[in-house]
Amino acid sequence: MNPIEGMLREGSLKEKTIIVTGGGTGLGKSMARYFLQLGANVVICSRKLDVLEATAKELETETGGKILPIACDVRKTEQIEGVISASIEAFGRVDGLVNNSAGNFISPTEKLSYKAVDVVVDIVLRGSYYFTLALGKYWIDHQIKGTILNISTTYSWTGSGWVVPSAMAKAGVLAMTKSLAFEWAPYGIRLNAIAPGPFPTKGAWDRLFPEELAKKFSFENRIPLKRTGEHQELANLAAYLLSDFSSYMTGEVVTLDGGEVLNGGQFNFLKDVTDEQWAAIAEQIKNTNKPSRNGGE
Ligand SMILES: CCCCCCCCC/C=C/C(=O)SCCNC(=O)CCNC(=O)[C@H](O)C(C)(C)COP(=O)(O)OP(=O)(O)OC[C@H]1O[C@@H](n2cnc3c(N)ncnc32)[C@H](O)[C@@H]1OP(=O)(O)O
Ligand SMILES: NC(=O)C1=CN([C@@H]2O[C@H](COP(=O)(O)OP(=O)(O)OC[C@H]3O[C@@H](n4cnc5c(N)ncnc54)[C@H](OP(=O)(O)O)[C@@H]3O)[C@@H](O)[C@H]2O)C=CC1
Repeated sequence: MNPIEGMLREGSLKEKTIIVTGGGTGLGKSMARYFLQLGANVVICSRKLDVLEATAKELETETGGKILPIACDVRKTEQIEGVISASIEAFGRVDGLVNNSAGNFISPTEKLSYKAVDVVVDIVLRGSYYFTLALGKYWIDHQIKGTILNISTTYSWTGSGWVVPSAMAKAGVLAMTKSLAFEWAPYGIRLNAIAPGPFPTKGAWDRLFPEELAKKFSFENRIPLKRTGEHQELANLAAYLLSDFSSYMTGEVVTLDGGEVLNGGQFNFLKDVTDEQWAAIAEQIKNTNKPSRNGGE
């Protein structure tokens, strides 16, 4: 396959300021890079300021664009409001938001503590509706026709075992996307979503496809197009949905998954994992969480 190139013409996001939550790593970073290449000012925010600052420096050098890294836990409304005011102070206004931050890991649901469910639902659902509400109020007050892109998943509508907190939360985000697309359309505010299939990132692979599992399942076999996604493919779609080229589209969720959803609930293939394998998998994932809490990528 030829390398995937940027799809939109130069300057397609010029004069727009876009906030990308979780923009320091993975798909958020790839989207931020492309928005900068298209002329947008970009604000990236998440919990780890050191990771954000390193990404900002790298992308600024690479693209010559303007990028602002800000620490923010999306579960904290005062921190979200802080990101919005700092963005306005730096760039004059905010035009777009990508709700991309997430927490997730595979586990039998009956093994989860209440806190383990809360932590995922709070980052994904609470984080997305807090940011959306804060920015929506600002846009309505200032008569700005803002655009929101929510990063969802295909199991938002198929459901999936073994990632139940994530499925519940992402389904809520999808319901918000469609509901507010209708309610806020009179203000010119648009909301759309992307449901990505597997796109290799360290964050997802460590927690959803740890080595213990990779030994047992070849999951490329589940994907009709027999490959994982390229980050530029997702960045192209995201840039289109935030740009004025998509100005007649709202309330839509676009699947980008090589046909994987046609196989049904994304993690239902885990029904064959044994109790012993689950114990080893949990150990591996928890070891991932420790360094990431202390500032690793
Ligand atoms: C490949 C195919 C892809 C194919 C792709 C398929 C599509 C997938 C769609 C979605 C993909 C994604 O979202 S990928 C995004 C992945 N990225 C991330 O998750 C990044 C951020 N994640 C994190 O920081 C951590 O993973 C997370 C646990 C969510 C939050 O970390 P915290 O430090 O805040 O929390 P912790 O204190 O570590 O843990 C909170 C509680 O959760 C419990 N907990 C943590 N890990 C656990 C585990 N494995 N099994 C049971 N319980 C666990 C702990 O014991 C705690 O409960 P107590 O013991 O009661 O205290
Ligand atoms: N990769 C894939 O195959 C798929 C990914 N997705 C979705 O794509 C998006 C990006 O995932 P991906 O790039 O793979 O994984 P990453 O782990 O790289 O991205 C998740 C981001 O969320 C941030 N985050 C976590 N908790 C919080 C919090 N409390 N407040 C603010 N930010 C937080 C993390 O930064 P920090 O730790 O600094 O807070 C991190 O940058 C997610 O919404 C995910 O659900 C959907 C389907 C498939």
